[in-house]
Amino acid sequence: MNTSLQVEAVAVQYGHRHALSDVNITVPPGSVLAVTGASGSGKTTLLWVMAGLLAPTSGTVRLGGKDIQVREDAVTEGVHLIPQGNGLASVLTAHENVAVAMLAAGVDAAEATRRADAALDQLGVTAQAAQLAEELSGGQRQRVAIARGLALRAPVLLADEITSDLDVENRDLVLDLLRQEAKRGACVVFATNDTEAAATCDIVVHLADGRVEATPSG
Ligand SMILES: Nc1ncnc2c1ncn2[C@@H]1O[C@H](COP(=O)(O)OP(=O)(O)OP(=O)(O)O)[C@@H](O)[C@H]1O
Repeated sequence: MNTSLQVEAVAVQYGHRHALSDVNITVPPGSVLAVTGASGSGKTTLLWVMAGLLAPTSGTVRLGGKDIQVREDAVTEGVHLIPQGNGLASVLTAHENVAVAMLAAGVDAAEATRRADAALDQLGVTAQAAQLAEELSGGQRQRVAIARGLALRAPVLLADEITSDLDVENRDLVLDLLRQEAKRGACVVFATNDTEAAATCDIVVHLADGRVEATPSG
């Protein structure tokens, strides 16, 4: 059974700059939490800490009582980050980008192919499956990265500004797919500058200069 992702008293300092200060957030399984805030408010930093990619200066991230301290912990616990800027390998095809992530997670090849096909179809990029990632438009790349995140069926899905290059129709599709991930039991965190998109989420956390300004709505 999935458990809550808990961020407890997390602070991050880059040199003298406080990027996050005393951040406390709980993401229950089955819910989508939006992290909003202006550019530079700390959204990406928070998601990187949640993903074990950045060690907090103080505080902890826990999943089901287990500490997420380094990336290996996050991988073991099934925490997946769809990064800002998509993180695709440019010399792999769209399909390979999705399938390889599953192979690395131990999914067998036939199942990885089946799930990659299904996820690319959900995002409307089946026609681009055999194209190299570097040949795709920004919005297509973003949708392939989202397909990769969905196909993994991770217990925790972190999505960093993943609708920034999408038109409204695709943005709404992606919001619906994030909701479906939560219905499957995942803890979903969605960082966004788009307040309209954030308002559709179960919980909204607003960051201002690295501090949580407002919590649960809806
Ligand atoms: N590697 C780093 N070294 C030093 N400062 C950093 C580093 N990464 C981020 N920062 C600073 O930390 C603060 C928070 O950055 P962060 O990227 O988390 O913000 P954000 O809310 O995700 O912004 P955006 O919406 O523009 O992506 C900013 O002031 C940024 O300049």
